[in-house]
Amino acid sequence: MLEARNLTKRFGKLVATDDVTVEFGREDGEMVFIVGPNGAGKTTLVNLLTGLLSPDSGSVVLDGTDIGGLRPDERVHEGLVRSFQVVHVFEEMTVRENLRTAVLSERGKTRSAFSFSDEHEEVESAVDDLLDRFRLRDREHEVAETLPHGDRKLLDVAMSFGLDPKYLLLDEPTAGVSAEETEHVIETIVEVGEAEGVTTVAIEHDMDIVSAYADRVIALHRGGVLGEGGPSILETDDRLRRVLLGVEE
Ligand SMILES: Nc1ncnc2c1ncn2[C@@H]1O[C@H](COP(=O)(O)OP(=O)(O)OP(=O)(O)O)[C@@H](O)[C@H]1O
Repeated sequence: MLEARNLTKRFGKLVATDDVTVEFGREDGEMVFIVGPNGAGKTTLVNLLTGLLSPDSGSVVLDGTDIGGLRPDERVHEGLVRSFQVVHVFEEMTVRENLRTAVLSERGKTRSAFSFSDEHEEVESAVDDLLDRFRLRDREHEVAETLPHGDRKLLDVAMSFGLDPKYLLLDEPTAGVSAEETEHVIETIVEVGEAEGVTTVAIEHDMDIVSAYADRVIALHRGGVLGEGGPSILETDDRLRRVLLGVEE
C-alpha cells in the first residue's frame, strides 16, 4: 500500500497540495486516475509521492514504512516508478536498445549474481517480454525518434515497466497522443498493469478514458481531495462534475 498522509506543499503563499490523505494499491493492483482542473495539484501530488518534491508537512508511507527520507532513485528500488508528461527515451537508439537500458538498469542491483552469458540471455528475454507486452515487437529495430507518438509513449512506459514497479505513476500518458492512438496506448497500459498486478496511477484529463478504464478515481481541486470513488462519481457527484467541467469554482 502506498499512502499519502496529510501531505501539504506550499509554493510561497499558494497551497499546491492541501492536507491530502489518499491510498493506492490492492493486492492484485488497480488502475487509479487522478483528475482535476488545471492547477488542481495533480502533478505536485505525484512529485511528492515519488520524491521529486519534499512536503512541508505530512508523510509518504510505503507498505507501512515512511519513505520521506528516500531520494527518487531510492524509491524506484522500492518499486515506486514514474514516467513524465514529456517522453524520456534515448532518441537515437532503437526500441530494443532503449528497453535493454531499462532492463540492465533494473538488474544493476543483482548483477553479481549472474554469469555474463546467463545474464545476457535473461536480459534479452526480459526485453522480448516487454516488446510483446507493449505491442512494440514490429518496431523493435526502429529508432525511437522516428516512432509515431503513441508508440514513443508506449516505449517510455515500457521502460518504466522494465524497472519492475509495484506502483507506476504516469503523468498524462495520453497527452500529445493522436485521437486514433489514444485507446491503443491506454488499453495496453491497463492490460499490462492488470496482468502483472501493478498499481497504475495516471493523471488524465480525458473523462471518457477515465470512465472506461478506472477502477478508482481521485479528484483534486485547489490542492485538496474533492472526491474519491469508482468512475460513477464522475456522473453522480454533481459538484465534482461541475468543477471538472469548469462551470463551478
Ligand atoms: N515549482 C513550482 N513553483 C511555484 N508554483 C508551482 C510549482 N509547481 C506547481 N506550482 C503551482 O502549484 C499549483 C498546482 O500545480 P500542479 O502542476 O500540481 O497542477 P496540475 O493539477 O498538475 O495542473 P495541470 O493539469 O495544469 O498540469 C499551480 O497553481 C501551479 O502553478
